[in-house]
Amino acid sequence: MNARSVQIRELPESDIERALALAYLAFHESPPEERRGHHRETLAGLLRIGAYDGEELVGFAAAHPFTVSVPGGGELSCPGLTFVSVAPTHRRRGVLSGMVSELFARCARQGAPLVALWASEASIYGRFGFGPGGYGASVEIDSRRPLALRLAPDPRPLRLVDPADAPALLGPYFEQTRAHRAGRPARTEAWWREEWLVEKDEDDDDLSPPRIVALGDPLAGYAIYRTKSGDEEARTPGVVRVDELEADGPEAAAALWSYLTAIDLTGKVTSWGRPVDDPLPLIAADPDQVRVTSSFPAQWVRLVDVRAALEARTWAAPVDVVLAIRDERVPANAGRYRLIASPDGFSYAPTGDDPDLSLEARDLATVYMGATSVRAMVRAGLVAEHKQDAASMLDAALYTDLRPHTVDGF
Ligand SMILES: CC(=O)SCCNC(=O)CCNC(=O)[C@H](O)C(C)(C)COP(=O)(O)OP(=O)(O)OC[C@H]1O[C@@H](n2cnc3c(N)ncnc32)[C@H](O)[C@@H]1OP(=O)(O)O
Repeated sequence: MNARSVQIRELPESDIERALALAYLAFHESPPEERRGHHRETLAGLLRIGAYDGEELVGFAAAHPFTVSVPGGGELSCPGLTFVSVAPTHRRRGVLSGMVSELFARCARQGAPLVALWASEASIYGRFGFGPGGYGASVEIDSRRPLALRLAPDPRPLRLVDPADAPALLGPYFEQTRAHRAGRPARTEAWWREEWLVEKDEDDDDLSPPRIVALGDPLAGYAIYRTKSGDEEARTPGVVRVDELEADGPEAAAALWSYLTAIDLTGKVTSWGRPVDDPLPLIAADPDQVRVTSSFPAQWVRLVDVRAALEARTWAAPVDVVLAIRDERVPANAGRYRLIASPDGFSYAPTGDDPDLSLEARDLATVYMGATSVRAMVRAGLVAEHKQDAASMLDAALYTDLRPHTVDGF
């Protein structure tokens, strides 16, 4: 086989079963029938790309029809790439590259300026122009003793919410958070029910069904969590795994964390994808009790249409810079462009002027939502600054109050 003998085309619904078999092969998985049924149903509603060597399906990729928040509260069409799988017999021969090119061409036709994904390996997607659009932090709290905080928790009452009622109650609240945190996909009712509120956890059979605790009425915050009992003989404590916690402010967050750390018969609270600017580590009176155990690139983002992506976000300060952009995968983005933007206006047009900053598409993706500063990229030697203070000026314009963040893995 060579890359030319492989045809990339839309994968018909009749091939979903084959696509799943390929995906389970590539990901070394053998999910139970219930989960397979869920995958089948999900894939029926997604954009699907297949790579065929003759009649054999050797590559598969799918994309959710997401829209994602961008800085300033705007919303962009942003297919969510998932299920990317290549047969082990056909790896490293350009099958993934062919499928990604097909996806980008479809995005251009359908007017989707962004693509997002969660990478199985962080080394794969930079070459395709993706950059980490946001980071997540894993947190572990020693809850064998009361959580010591430097501020008083919000005293409003907490209540448990039936998961069946959660989309109606939490949905509008979550929607508001998307205006402040870029990178969050909109959640449909089906997404709430199938990704957030399923009875059985996909990764850990020992976890309880999802529990939801809400603060205040009107809602001032909520947490979605699962618990696991401890093992007395092995002397391991019961665990509370927090999947999402959103709150109006630090006092509301303090009330929810205090509740989660005080659940009887548990001694550890974990949370894997907190925002990197989460106030919890700052408000902990004993920083040894609340440990950030890792931080990692979470959702990766690709600017397929740089102009449309830049136009959709807001600008915190005036900027006038010439960007020289390298983009081998989407040549329409490449070249020199003068970006003039401010809180009141935006223009982005080709220019023959000397560049102030030179950068690759992947690095523009990294700074686009505010995950990383342009100055940090200059210091890292990845963005070239040809005019003094150009990076600072662009950073001031790109500034967002809160860092981009999502825990909607897909
Ligand atoms: C969004 C998601 O779904 S993430 C899930 C990704 N899928 C998986 O991890 C499942 C198991 N792995 C696979 O199915 C495949 O190995 C894939 C999809 C990762 C790669 O598919 P391939 O068809 O082998 O990739 P392709 O041949 O197009 O490689 C393109 C380039 O990426 C590089 N590359 C591919 N996979 C990797 C990797 N895992 N790590 C580092 N580089 C990689 C190749 O070396 C090649 O580099 P080059 O352009 O410098 O020659």
